[in-house]
Amino acid sequence: LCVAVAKSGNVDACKFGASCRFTHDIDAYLAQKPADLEGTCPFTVLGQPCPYGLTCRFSGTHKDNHAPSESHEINTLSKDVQKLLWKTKYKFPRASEQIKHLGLKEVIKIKASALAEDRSADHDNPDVSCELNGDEKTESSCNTAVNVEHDSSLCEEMDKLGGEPLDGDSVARAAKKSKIEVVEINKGGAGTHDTKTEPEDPNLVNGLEVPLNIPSSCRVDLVETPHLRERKIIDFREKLYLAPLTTVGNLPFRRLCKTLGADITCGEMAMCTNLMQGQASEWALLRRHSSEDLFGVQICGAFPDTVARTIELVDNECSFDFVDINMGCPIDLVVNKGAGSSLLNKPMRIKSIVQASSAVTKRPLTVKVRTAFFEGRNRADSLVSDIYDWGASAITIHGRSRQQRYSKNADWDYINQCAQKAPDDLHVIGNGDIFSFTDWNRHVSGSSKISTCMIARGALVKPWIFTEIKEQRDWDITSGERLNILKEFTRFGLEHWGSDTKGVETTRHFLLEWLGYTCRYIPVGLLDVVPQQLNWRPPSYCGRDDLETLMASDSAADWVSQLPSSFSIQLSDELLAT
Ligand SMILES: Cc1cc2nc3c(=O)[nH]c(=O)nc-3n(C[C@H](O)[C@H](O)[C@H](O)COP(=O)(O)O)c2cc1C
Repeated sequence: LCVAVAKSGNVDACKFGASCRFTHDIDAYLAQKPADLEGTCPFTVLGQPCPYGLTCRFSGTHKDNHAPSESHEINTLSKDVQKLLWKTKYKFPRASEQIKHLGLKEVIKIKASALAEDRSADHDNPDVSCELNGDEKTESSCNTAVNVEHDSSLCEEMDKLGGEPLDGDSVARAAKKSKIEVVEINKGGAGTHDTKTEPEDPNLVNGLEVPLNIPSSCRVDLVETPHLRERKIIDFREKLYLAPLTTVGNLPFRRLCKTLGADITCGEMAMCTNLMQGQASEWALLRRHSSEDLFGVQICGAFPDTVARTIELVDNECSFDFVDINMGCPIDLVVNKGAGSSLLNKPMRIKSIVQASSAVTKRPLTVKVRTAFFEGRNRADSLVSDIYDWGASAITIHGRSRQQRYSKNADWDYINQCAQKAPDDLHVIGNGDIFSFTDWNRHVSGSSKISTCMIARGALVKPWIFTEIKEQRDWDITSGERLNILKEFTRFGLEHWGSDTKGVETTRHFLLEWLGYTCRYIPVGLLDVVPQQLNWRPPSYCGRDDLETLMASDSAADWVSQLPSSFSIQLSDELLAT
């Protein structure tokens, strides 16, 4: 059904009239539409008109007399900006000047899409000439930046990473699916993407008005790095930080964690090259809900200019409180292209990236690393003393190496050693295996040098960990209370992904992804030893009621069976099979 007709219920609402590609036949549409799902439309609950109108799977609960709706989500990519990016006409004056200032060379995109459906992402492209400047020449390999399409491959890799090392096959599968884009070092030195020389309106950047959040000083003094004291400061100390989590750390999940006590949230990792191409799916990762009052965006890239340009872009177009560069991502698809944790082998590249990036924004820049790339060759300690001078406000250290993935416990002794070496003004954020308020107390309250901890899988398995830390207790949560949390997620999901058939399916999909973590929770009341540890894998057990038993199952069929009568999420066999 045509969206305009669906939304208004009026067959004349579509401005394309008879040339519209979608049907305007409301009766025919309703005749084949499945019955409404049980429950109330999430927009009706909010007292708003439902944007999905007749296509909403809860349309029977719509009311006519709603106040105009107002979206609580921001950071959408405007069509104008997307067009500029598609045409590579978007300008990056601050990044370009800074790259020039640092004596680095710019990487310019060459024809992308024609390349490589059949080319494995795991091999460098021999056709690409790489000319490296002083810093980079010492590196053993010539890296090309990769355009990892966000949709499935990266998410799949990340999902599998949720505790388990990846096997070669899975990487190859994912690599095959992703498109590769190759970049070439620009031999001509610095310059902007746009080669046009026509005179420009000084009040317009990229043909658009200069956003208010860009200080006017940026227009005149492009190369001057804002002194760290001039930056907005974020006090990370003792704030509960929900880690960036690809796929599962989606906006509805982060919203849920906010209701349960999280202070800081961060978007899912977005690849620089995809953002720079204006890929809508990648930009969706930058969305922010109004409840996310201390919010960071996380990006990942291999080269100083790619990262600096991306930061200039998101700085211009998005609302966020800090930007985090992921230098700890372990997945092959990212590492093989010189980004993520492979940067840990290239300290001079880290320096260039941080220096170039921090100069293009006045918002705090943070960096997330692992202890090292290779097991036994820790590197993070050598970064902490310098990274503040290069322009970072905080460093998050995940206490494992890339090689180690999730095997063995996070090395908190080493995280503490790093924190000891950090200058006073650098916030050190520890990360790894926090699963109870006692873990938190031991690592945060027990150290004057660690500002806070980031919580990842702990929040996925029991998002009420934030409440536990704030209230300093082990919460023996009932199955009914847990079900209410799932219901809340579902409501947020339908609001975010939509209450029409597609939105319901997407909500179901992400709910199932998440239930793959929640089933690992062992109720406090059943434990002989409290608290539970993240790496415990208990044998099958019976809960204190049927719902608790179903929630503990590792079978998706059991997760589903707990749901239909309670809140109408009936999963199709097809989805279950996936
Ligand atoms: C499913 C999943 C997705 C992740 N996605 C990201 C990501 O997008 N960016 C990032 O920096 N780290 C990501 N991580 C790593 C976590 O942020 C965190 O560093 C790691 O899980 C260790 O913390 P934990 O022991 O509390 O889980 C991800 C981890 C998992 C399990």
